[in-house]
Amino acid sequence: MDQDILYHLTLGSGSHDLVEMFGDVKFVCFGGTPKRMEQFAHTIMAEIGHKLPCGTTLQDICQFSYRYAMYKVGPVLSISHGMGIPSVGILLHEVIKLMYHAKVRDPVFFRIGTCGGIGYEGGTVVISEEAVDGALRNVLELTVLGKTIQRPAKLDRRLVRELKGLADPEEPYDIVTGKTMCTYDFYEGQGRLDGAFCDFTEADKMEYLERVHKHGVVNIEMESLAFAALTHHAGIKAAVVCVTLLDRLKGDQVLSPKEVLDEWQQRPTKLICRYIKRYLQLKGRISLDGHGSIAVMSPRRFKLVQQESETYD
Ligand SMILES: O=P(O)(O)O[C@H]1O[C@H](CO)[C@@H](O)[C@H]1O
Ligand SMILES: O=c1cc[nH]c(=O)[nH]1
Repeated sequence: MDQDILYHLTLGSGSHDLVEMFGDVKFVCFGGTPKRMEQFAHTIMAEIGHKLPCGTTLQDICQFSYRYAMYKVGPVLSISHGMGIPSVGILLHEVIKLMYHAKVRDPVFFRIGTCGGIGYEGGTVVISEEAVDGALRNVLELTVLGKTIQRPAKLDRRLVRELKGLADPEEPYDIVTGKTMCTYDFYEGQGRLDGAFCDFTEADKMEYLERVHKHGVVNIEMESLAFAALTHHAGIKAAVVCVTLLDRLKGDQVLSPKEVLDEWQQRPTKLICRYIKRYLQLKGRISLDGHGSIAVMSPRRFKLVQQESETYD
């Protein structure tokens, strides 16, 4: 193509200098809502001590798409993906192409989300080991040219361990790992009895949830299958970190007050911020207090972090 229009992002390889705009990106963070991803952009900006040019504020780069919101904070992109596999799938196609056009090498993708826990109280942070569909298959099924194809929904095992290793034992909540079930619907698809329709019983629901739990499923959400499958297909390192809003073995409705839900949603954000900050410190891109640049580090300290960073790649 002489130019590639990234239609849902309102960006294009002919209309924008994508290397100049995005060539320094290392981390791409995704989450359902524009507000969460705007807040994440502000949080990571403070955490890594990133300064915007004098007199400017954070702008939604995709403002006029009216589909997705995108913020850039130095090496971090923060993008909202909407709800469900089709929405995140379209976005991933365009962001993967964006990385290609911008000549970004080895980016790391994170999904920062919410979910229903299975056997875990609200407020628990879950790092997904792999994604499975509602029938426990570890593949994303797509119909392409009228044929059904399957793509493995694999996530990076090492990234899971590194994230788990960053859990702060002082925090008053658990950070667990396990399989994530990804469904095409919030209600019937997740075995809820409280949708507009429900053709099964409480006993059927409990039998299903307990069966998937025995199979290693610890949470349920709606994007991880596409997220894992498309990043794996592209050879991009990726992780999914979600906070549970309720324990599905105890109910269907999200009953916690808004302020509590808002605080819970900060929890995956904190872990991802810690990972990004640590990476940038180890690469000498920010000092150990999270501010300034490598210039403020002693040459000896710089050498040590360089050595450590090689094992962190
Ligand atoms: O909180 P986010 O990241 O939007 O994700 C979860 O919330 C939505 C359902 O309420 C689904 O998209 C599900 O995956
Ligand atoms: O139960 C839940 C909660 C959040 N998101 C989901 O997809 N399911």
